[in-house]
Amino acid sequence: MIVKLGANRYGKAETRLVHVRRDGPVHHVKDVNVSTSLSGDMEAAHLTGDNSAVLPTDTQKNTVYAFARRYGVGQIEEFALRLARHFVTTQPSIRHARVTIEEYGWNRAGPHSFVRHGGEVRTCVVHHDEDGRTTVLSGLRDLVVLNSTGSEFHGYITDEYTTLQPTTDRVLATAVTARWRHAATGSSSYAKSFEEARRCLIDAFAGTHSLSLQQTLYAMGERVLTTCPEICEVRLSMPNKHHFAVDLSPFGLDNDNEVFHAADRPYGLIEGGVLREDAPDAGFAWE
Ligand SMILES: O=c1[nH]c(=O)c2[nH]c(=O)[nH]c2[nH]1
Repeated sequence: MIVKLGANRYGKAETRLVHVRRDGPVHHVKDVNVSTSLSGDMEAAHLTGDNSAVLPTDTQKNTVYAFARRYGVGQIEEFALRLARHFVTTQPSIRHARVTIEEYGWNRAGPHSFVRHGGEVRTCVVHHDEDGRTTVLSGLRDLVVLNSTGSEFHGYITDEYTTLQPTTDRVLATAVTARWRHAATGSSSYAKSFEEARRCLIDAFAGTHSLSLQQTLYAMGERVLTTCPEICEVRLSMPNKHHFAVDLSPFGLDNDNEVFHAADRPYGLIEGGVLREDAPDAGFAWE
């Protein structure tokens, strides 16, 4: 039987790049998901294992990061054009390049603080029992926030398994799940209370020079409690969405916290509650 190679392509899917442009104290972020897919003279690679026409997918990923450092990201169409042209014009074996980019939008919440567009959900849980006890929990999930500086992490335990390097400047990003307990039912406006609590969470995240996500978590809960008298307890669950500065030195490029790999897993998960000393008993509220 005679068979032959059909259509084929290959590339690196979903390179998660966050680029921070620093205009002095004011930062700008571009958060993108870049997929490259190349095709060309790939018969030998498939038929005999001869890789001499193959530009590795790892190289394609590195090119994405290096180009972000060299040229910035700009409009995603321009970044995609630059990459696609590069692969086709520099490698004779590559005859077609397809570059797909998704961009995630961020709203500014401070000079180096951002809140991601969309996806946020408002929540509530009400518990009422036959003795007439009622508790109201309000909250939100998937409030995604990022500080491009103002975050440190050092002074932690080191043992024989520790490889983490201490840092005095890192990106701090998390998707906040927050729930807060109302001290009494019948808040005059749950809408107003929600907006105020949400604003406190964002302002405290943006305004806290962080030595750990744990410290930031406490500051966020504390801000809600000191600003919103109707709320007596806050519980927070915050994944540490790690952003790793990419080592661009093999390409002769520095990277002063400008180009990051946004990893999705594993992630640190920081959880905790903050409550008023005189908070009434929570009963079944959290169960
Ligand atoms: O804010 C942090 N808290 C941690 O407990 C921790 N652990 C870690 O590896 N990185 C971080 N960051």
